[in-house]
Amino acid sequence: MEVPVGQNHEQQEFELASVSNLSSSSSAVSLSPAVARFCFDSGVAVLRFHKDSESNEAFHIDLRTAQLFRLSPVESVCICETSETIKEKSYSRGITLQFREEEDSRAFHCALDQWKKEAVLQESGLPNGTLSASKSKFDDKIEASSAKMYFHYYGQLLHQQNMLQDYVRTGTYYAAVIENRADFTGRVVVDVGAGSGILSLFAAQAGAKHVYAVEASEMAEYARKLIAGNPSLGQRITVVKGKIEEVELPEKADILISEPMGTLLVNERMLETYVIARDRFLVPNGKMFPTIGRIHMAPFSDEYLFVEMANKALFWQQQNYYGVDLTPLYGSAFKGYFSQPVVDAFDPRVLVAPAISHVINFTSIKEEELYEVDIPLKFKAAVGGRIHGLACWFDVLFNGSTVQRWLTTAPGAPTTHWYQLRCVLPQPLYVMQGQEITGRLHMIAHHAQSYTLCLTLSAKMWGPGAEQGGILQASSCKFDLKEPYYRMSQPQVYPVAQDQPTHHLVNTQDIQTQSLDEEGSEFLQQPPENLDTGLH
Ligand SMILES: C[S@@+](CC[C@H](N)C(=O)[O-])C[C@H]1O[C@@H](n2cnc3c(N)ncnc32)[C@H](O)[C@@H]1O
Repeated sequence: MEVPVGQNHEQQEFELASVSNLSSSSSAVSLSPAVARFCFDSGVAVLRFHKDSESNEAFHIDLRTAQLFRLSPVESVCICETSETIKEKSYSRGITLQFREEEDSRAFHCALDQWKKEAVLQESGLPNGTLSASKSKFDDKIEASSAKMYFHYYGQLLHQQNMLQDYVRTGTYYAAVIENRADFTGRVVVDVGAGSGILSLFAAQAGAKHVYAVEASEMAEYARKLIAGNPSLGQRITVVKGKIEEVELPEKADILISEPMGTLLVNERMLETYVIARDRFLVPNGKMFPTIGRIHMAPFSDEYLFVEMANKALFWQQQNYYGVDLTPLYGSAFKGYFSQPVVDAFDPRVLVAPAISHVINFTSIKEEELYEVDIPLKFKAAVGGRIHGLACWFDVLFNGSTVQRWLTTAPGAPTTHWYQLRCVLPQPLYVMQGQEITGRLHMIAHHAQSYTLCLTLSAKMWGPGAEQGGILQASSCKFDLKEPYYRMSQPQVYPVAQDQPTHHLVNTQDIQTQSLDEEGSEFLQQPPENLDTGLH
């Protein structure tokens, strides 16, 4: 019965069988049918009644004073203060609401509770999204144009759907929450960047006392709608529209839940928001879901990928393109292609050394420590050959009191919408089996909600001079994590020679701990087939 809200996202409409305003004065009105519209009027939450969607308001009530009582499955009465005052006294008035079906009544009650909470938040001087300082930490760090595009993206249902359809992701969150009920039951939860509100609904399913679903984009309105449509859970969820860095909440949280991970874990710089939420809203020693994240890295060899990248720039080697010599731009084009990290799902057999990992503990890391992440690299080649760069992926741990659950994006594990990431070096390195590969991955955050990656890999050169200590061959490149090359092919079939050993260079324990056990596997269905590229 809820009808589309039209252009204005700050309102919500319901169709009713009838409404009667039982005012004692001459202003008594009866509408049959009627449209009830929740909205803000000069910052005050009100409920307006209309004959139909198009007609002018017949009367309205102030939600700050409204109370709704159920008289029967389809009949309710709303008591509120009248604006009429007689000799300084204000009087109550009653409005009878007749619904078409019980379901309609339930959704309306849920929406009224939701809007009343908003009204109270505004009254208590804790309004949604109002700046606590003139400029927020978010605005200080992030370019306005980047933030605008970012929240526009997440404001669209299609992009939320893309994440919801990643069943490995969403199923693991569901399992982590439901299996750790004990961490949610009777607790106050803050959902950091709630999107569609899905994690808030999971938390409510796990028995949360109350969930504050904080979302900065227009998606907050859809979240409200989804939550209102699930009234048994929605009664315990308040959607707060605004940035984590700016909103105020009426109470502290016992547990935070969030999905702040981007490509390579850190893209989008939402981990910083998660940490800010911890510092602003979490009680001391409160829980965080997820609790830690790990970036895994290993050198890889992939001749196909290297040739594909190098060939892209060949276009600029034409000397007679409609009579024009393009070669002056060849070098720049080559550099441009190699500055794009590659996002795709690769076969773990391309890895040439066991992976190392860098741990980020969300419960203790300082926000500033995420501005620059410097990772020393040291590997031992398991096979000889040409190294084309560094392969990276991440996982996160939900350190529940009952079950510890990992969400992994490792190659060889069920594919997620994050896929994996590879930084391809323009100059490959040659290594022998057992040889040491050293280097550094330096990640520097930038104002467009992403990172510049500076990668260096080095290895001693073999051949002439090796006996004298060896000459160091080094290859370096800079990548912009914001501009990846989405190479959305299926995992390639890499021909493996019969005599070539199969390497187990990915920590398979992580994949197992992602728990495809009997209990959890039902949540982790098919990976999505048609993922769009998105921000992650
Ligand atoms: C990766 S999505 C996850 C959405 C949802 N929690 C889920 O799991 O499906 C991240 C969401 O956080 C929101 N977000 C990002 N930064 C935020 C901030 N600083 N304050 C509030 N919301 C933010 C985005 O608009 C987006 O909807």
